[in-house]
Amino acid sequence: PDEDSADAEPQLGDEEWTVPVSIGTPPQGFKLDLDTGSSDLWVFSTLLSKEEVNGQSLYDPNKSTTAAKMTGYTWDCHYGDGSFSSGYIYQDTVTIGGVTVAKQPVEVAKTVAPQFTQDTALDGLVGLGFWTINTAEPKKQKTFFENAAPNLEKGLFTADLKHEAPGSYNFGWIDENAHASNITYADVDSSDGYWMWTSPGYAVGDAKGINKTAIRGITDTGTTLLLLPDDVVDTYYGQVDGATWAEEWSGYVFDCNTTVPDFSFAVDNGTAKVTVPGEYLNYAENGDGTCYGGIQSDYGVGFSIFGDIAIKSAFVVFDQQNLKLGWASK
Ligand SMILES: N#Cc1c(N)n[nH]c1N1CCCC1
Repeated sequence: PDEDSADAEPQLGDEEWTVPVSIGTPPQGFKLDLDTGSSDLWVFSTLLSKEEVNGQSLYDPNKSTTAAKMTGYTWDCHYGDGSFSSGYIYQDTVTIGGVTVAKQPVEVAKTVAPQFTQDTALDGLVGLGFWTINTAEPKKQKTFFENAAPNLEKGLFTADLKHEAPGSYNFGWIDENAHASNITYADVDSSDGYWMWTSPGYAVGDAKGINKTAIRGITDTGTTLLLLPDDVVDTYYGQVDGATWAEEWSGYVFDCNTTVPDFSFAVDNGTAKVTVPGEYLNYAENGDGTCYGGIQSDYGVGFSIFGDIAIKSAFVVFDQQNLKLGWASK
């Protein structure tokens, strides 16, 4: 049933993907970033000062006949990159990819960080993590997916992001035409509110076996890069000619003409693996002839992050009903 499908438009050179979302009656349209690394659905609103708005679409609850203020409720998000947003909460009808949730808590922004004001590609976020890290007070609120799941065929959603091309998110079903290999599942530990799992190892380039080392991390569509443990990162860049850790870029860089090897991470007991093409791992030009790597250290985060660079290399199943994460090549 392809009506439960949302096209995801890549923004800013595969830095983030947004999908069209309708809120309210009559529907107000927004471009929101589906983010499996957080659990608040928030949107730019008419409550913001004009200095904080730079062309984004503004949700106006007063123009929606189905909006209902959640009196006394507030929300306050702080993200790992230092950005933030906060405000009040209304319940309203939300539709994404043909799936509608009535009375979805919609967090309306009264304050947003400069990073959001400057990001004209995005009108807000749809958190697709677990409700336990939702920031609503006095009571945490469920995500769009947690509210939609009981009415879906399967309690799962899938991400099929693509390199420099539109991708898609599906809710409640698996598009068997969207993946080439079988889907291999890993257990999810949701105790920290994330899609946390453990890869049993990795390989650099066309190496046949895998380096058996546990990589515990979250699968996070809201993070652009692939952030891994220092020993894995050092091993990888040890095979990239001339790669160095550059203070000025706070990360590994290499000459832009360098051939960058693939990186594979194993799923389950290593029977299956996802290969990230070297092309994706030459992430961005620094402007001085060096390029910034798509693999960087997860130092200080507390876990690794399988961000968009990994997710766009696979067909990914976020199975909330069975607490599994499925990976397939495509
Ligand atoms: N930092 C960070 C981050 C993350 N790990 N997932 N989503 C994030 N953001 C969404 C909007 C801004 C940052």
